[in-house]
Amino acid sequence: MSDTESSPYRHEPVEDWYIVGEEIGSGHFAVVKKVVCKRSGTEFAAKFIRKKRASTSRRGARREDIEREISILQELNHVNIIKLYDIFEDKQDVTLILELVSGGELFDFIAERDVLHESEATAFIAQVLEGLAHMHLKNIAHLDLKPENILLTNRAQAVIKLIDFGISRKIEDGKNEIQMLGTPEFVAPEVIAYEPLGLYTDMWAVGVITYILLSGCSPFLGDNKQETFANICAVDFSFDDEFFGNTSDLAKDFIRGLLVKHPGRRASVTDCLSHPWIKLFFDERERL
Ligand SMILES: COc1cc(-c2ccc3ncc(-c4cccc([C@@H](O)NCCN(C)C)c4)n3n2)ccc1O
Repeated sequence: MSDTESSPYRHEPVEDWYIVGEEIGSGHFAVVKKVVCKRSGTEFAAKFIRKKRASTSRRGARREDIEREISILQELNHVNIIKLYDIFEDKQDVTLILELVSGGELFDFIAERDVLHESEATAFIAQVLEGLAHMHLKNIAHLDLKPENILLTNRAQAVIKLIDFGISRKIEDGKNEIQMLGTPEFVAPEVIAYEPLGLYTDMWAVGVITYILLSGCSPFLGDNKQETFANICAVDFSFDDEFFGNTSDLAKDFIRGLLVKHPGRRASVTDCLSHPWIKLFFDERERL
C-alpha cells in the first residue's frame, strides 16, 4: 500500500474545496498560495509540499519530515504561531491549509523602515518570545528563526505569526543530536560546531533578530558563509556607535544575554520575558 493510500490526510483534490489563487511565497520543496474556501468564502494560505518520489531523488520532501512538521503544527495552539486547519494529500503533494497572514514578512517591514524605535522592536520581540515560550514549554525548538519566518498580520498594530516549522524538532532530555543548518546569518555556534542543538539554539537567533531590528545591521554577516561562521564562532560582534548611539543600555544588555557562546549560559525564553527591556512592553500593554 502506498503512503498516499494509508495516510490520515484528506485525499480529495484541494480544488474541490478551495479556489486556488496566486503564489504568495515559497520555501524548501514548497510553494505557498492564497486559497478561498468555496463553502465559507474565507481566505487561507495553502502550503503545497512536494513529496520525494523515490528514495534516491534529491527533489521533494521526505515523508518523515512532512509528518514531523504536521505533528508539530498540530501540537501548537498560540496566537503568535501560524494555525493549521486542514491537510490534503495527493500523488505529488501534501497540502497544509493554514491561516492567511496579510501583513507580509518582518523582513520586508525592516527593509522598508531601515531601523525601528525600541518600543516597536520590543513589541515584535515580545510576541516572538511569547510564541517561543509556548513552543519551548512543549520542548519544541523552531531552529530556523529569522525575519523571513516572522509574518505580520498588518502594518499598524501588528500581531506576529511564526511560520516554517520545516526543520523544527522535539528536543528530548534538553538537547538533540540532529545535524542541521538553518540560515547562516542566524545560526548559533553549536550548529556550526555540529554540537547538540536545543531550545537555546532559538534564543541565539532572537539575539540576532533583535540586533537587526534596532540597527538595520546583521551582527555576524561576513562577505561569505565561511566569514560569517568565523564571526559567529568567535562571537565577534559590537554595538557600533554609528548604529547603536541612541540605543538604551537595557536593549544592549538584552542582546548580550542572548549572543552567548555557551548554550547553558545563554538567556532562556523565560529569562527574556522577565528582562526589564521586555517587561517595559508588557507593563505598557497592561496599562493600556
Ligand atoms: C507553516 O509553514 C509555513 C507557513 C507559511 C505561511 C503561512 C501563512 C501565510 N500567510 C501569508 C504567508 C506568506 C506571505 C509572504 C511570504 C511568505 C513566505 O513564503 N515567505 C516565508 C519564507 N520562508 C519560508 C523562508 C508567506 N504565509 N506563509 C509559509 C511557509 C511555511 O513553511
